[in-house]
Amino acid sequence: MPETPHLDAIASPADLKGKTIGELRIIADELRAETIDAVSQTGGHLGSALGVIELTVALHHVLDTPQDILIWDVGHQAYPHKILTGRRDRIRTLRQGGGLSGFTKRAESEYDPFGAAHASTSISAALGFCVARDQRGSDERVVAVIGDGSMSAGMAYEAMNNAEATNGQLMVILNDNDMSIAPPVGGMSAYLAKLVSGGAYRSMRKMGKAMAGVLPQSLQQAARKAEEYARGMVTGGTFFEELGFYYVGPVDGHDLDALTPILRNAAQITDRPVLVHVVTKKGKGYGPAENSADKYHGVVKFDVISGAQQKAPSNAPSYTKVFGTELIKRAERDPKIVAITAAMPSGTGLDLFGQAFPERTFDVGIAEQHAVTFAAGLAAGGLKPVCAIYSTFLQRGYDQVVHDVAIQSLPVRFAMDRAGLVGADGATHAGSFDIGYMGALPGMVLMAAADEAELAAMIATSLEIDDRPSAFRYPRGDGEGVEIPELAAPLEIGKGRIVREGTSVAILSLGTRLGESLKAAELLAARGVSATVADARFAKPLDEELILRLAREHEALVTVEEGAMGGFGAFVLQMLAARGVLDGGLKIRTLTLPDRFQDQDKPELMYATAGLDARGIAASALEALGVPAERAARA
Ligand SMILES: Cc1ncc(C[n+]2csc(CCOP(=O)(O)OP(=O)(O)O)c2C)c(N)n1
Ligand SMILES: CC(=O)[C@@H](O)[C@H](O)COP(=O)(O)O
Ligand SMILES: [Mg+2]
Repeated sequence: MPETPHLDAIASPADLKGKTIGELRIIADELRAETIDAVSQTGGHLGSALGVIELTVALHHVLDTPQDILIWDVGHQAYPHKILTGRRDRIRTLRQGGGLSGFTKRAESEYDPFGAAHASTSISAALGFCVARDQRGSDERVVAVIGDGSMSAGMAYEAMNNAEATNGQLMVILNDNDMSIAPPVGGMSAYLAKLVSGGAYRSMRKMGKAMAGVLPQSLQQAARKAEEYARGMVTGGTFFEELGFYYVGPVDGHDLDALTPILRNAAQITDRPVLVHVVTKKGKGYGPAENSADKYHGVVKFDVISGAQQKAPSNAPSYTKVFGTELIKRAERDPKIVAITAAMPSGTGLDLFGQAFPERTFDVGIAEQHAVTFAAGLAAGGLKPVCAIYSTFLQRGYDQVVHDVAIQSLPVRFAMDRAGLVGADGATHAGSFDIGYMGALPGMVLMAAADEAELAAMIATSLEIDDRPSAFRYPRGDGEGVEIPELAAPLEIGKGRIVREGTSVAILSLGTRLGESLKAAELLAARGVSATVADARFAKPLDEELILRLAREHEALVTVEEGAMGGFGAFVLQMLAARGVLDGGLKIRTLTLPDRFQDQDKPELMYATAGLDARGIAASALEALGVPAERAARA
């Protein structure tokens, strides 16, 4: 552990008050060392945190949190904020089961007034706090910190467009490190780069001092002078000014000398919202992070001296990699295939596709809504779009899926990565709901891969469906180690398969719980219960013939899925009810994720808690068959 005598004396942000800039600088250095050491033990979002060390110190020096409201967009950069706000003793539990969340979280601390993890919500939330404050007649300051990558999403602009809703103070800090997870894309990113290259940034030290003197005490005068300041010192910023913001910057976000007075003065502006454009370096102060292409955006445990990450050995490619490589194979044969990602090229495996087909790959930035409608346009224009979005982020594009894709029956293919539980990122990132929300749509073909070979087949299937939308889901992490054919054949739409024949109970699995279902069958066999195991493959259309057969030939039917209630099991129940099968006394259990948000932990532990591991599945089967509870619990 690093030696941090100055940081050790900071029990809460109040202890930063009255510190000199020199002292703050030392505290910032120790905070950086502490953050690196903690994340080296837990893994997590390091690069973003390192980039905001000085900004975090300056904000907590200037503001009076928690009375003042400080909202971090995404929240993945908030580890130093956590260290300064009373959570240092638990910082080495970050992202672990029972530990601190990797994001800001209301339930965790009064210093986290608004939780996050999905991008671009901070300005909207901050504006809400402002209006509530205005109505109360109180005077706390409200600050949102949003990254340049997160400034690509519509929500940020919707919020800025609405900022006139407050007639009091609102400060937006645009933390511009010229990075998203990947290099940022699009016109706004280019515009910010132009502002930064404008030159005034170099004289920020002087500017900070000048600004400190510019603003007089009375708020009215402060506003007038601030306007003079903003006009005099900016290198551009007119876009934000047109939206009604004072633009201040660009400011060197690592220079506490400049940053601190600017933030102090900007926080006094009350007649209009102010946007402070802060320029930082992702990964700042840690060589391995600064020098890596991804700036250590997200890391597993690593060695602090060398920066070497302790990647777990694996016997199988990740589902993500299988998706990327299979899509390349298909695209080599079909020039109409194009791929879309919303700021997640490496996360979705489309970085590989982009290397192979740069002209056919579209990173639209954090803009899932646009990604979906853009894909709909591509499909309407005659191309074959594959829209690769994590299950959790596709939630943001749901109206576009309904209105722009499904109602028009456009053949957009949705590759839904990170389906099911994701582990350390917790509830915000769990892909829990897509089976329900996609399966509810008329015409949708919805598949879930049980292994990587099936994923390859589902990609092939999806690319053949050209009269309606289709979607396939697959989890985070490595495949099952099965062989993938050179060119997988498409599946028959709406057809599942029996994997193991039995007689008493049928376990009908959708997705990668198939392995646990087979293990459950073994556990049941050891108890003298014969189980059939089937792989549903399709949540829509259902394989009615298969399901009716399972229902007819077994005493009990157990459905298993890596998703929330209202998904596959509900579809099966509804179909069986409509066919009158439930009138006959079939014993049926639908196993889903629990009806609560599960905090981060190892996925397998989370599935076990949900009763979706082999023991849980077997126990449910025994319970359905009427085996007494205490005997079933020991299955
Ligand atoms: C809606 C949504 N889409 C995608 C993501 C995944 N994601 C998390 S952080 C990030 C990059 C954000 O870039 P920026 O705001 O500039 O912050 P930085 O990482 O550079 O500190 C992305 C794409 C997300 N959290 N939310
Ligand atoms: C903060 C965020 O949303 C992403 O960085 C996310 O944590 C990535 O998750 P994966 O590691 O599953 O790609
Ligand atoms: Mg950024």
